[in-house]
Amino acid sequence: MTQPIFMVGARGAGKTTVGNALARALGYQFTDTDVFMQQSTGLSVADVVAREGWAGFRRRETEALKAVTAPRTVVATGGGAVLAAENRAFMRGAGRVIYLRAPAATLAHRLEEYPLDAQRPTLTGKPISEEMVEVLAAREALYQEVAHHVLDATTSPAEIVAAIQRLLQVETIK
Ligand SMILES: Nc1ncnc2c1ncn2[C@@H]1O[C@H](COP(=O)(O)OP(=O)(O)OP(=O)(O)O)[C@@H](O)[C@H]1O
Ligand SMILES: O=C(O)C1=C[C@@H](O)[C@@H](O)[C@H](O)C1
Ligand SMILES: [Mg+2]
Repeated sequence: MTQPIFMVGARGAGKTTVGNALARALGYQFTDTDVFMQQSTGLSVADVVAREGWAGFRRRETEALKAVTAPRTVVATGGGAVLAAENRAFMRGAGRVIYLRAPAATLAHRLEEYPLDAQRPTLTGKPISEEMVEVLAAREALYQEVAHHVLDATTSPAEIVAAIQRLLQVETIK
């Protein structure tokens, strides 16, 4: 298999952490749309949102997603990349899509431990635990719709990587 692998899920699900480890395990390149955008604009997510609003950020995210997509590459997407139908169709058409799924309380706990404010400006203005409940309610169906595989993201990164490798291996045997 040489198709790109897209990691989707909410903030704190581990798209960057697990995506990176998966790329190493597969001998693939690793890329992250948030990091790509930051490097190509010289601006943090918070800066882009302050200047251009979330609509401007989402337009740039779609461009970043297309720019980084290549064979033998694991792409960590931003948590909201699934909001655009264009992005969902693109990911499903271009490769395999993995949804890292975790309850709102787990996500909130991780984000409180490791806030990374410049990358994660508030989405709702609400406290983080409420925000994650709201975000998952709005997006769960979209994550499920775009995913080829849904993984429990509450186990260790190494266990998640092994589970993804098993699923991808089964696909190639089929
Ligand atoms: N499976 C896991 N078990 C425990 N902690 C984890 C796991 N996956 C990620 N983390 C931790 O949660 C935090 C967020 O992880 P990460 O940055 O990979 O999430 P993300 O999905 O890329 O978020 P974002 O959408 O904001 O980019 C980090 O501190 C990371 O170490
Ligand atoms: O869940 C979201 O909407 C976001 C998640 C992050 O990865 C960044 O892409 C940005 O902070 C938006
Ligand atoms: Mg990330």
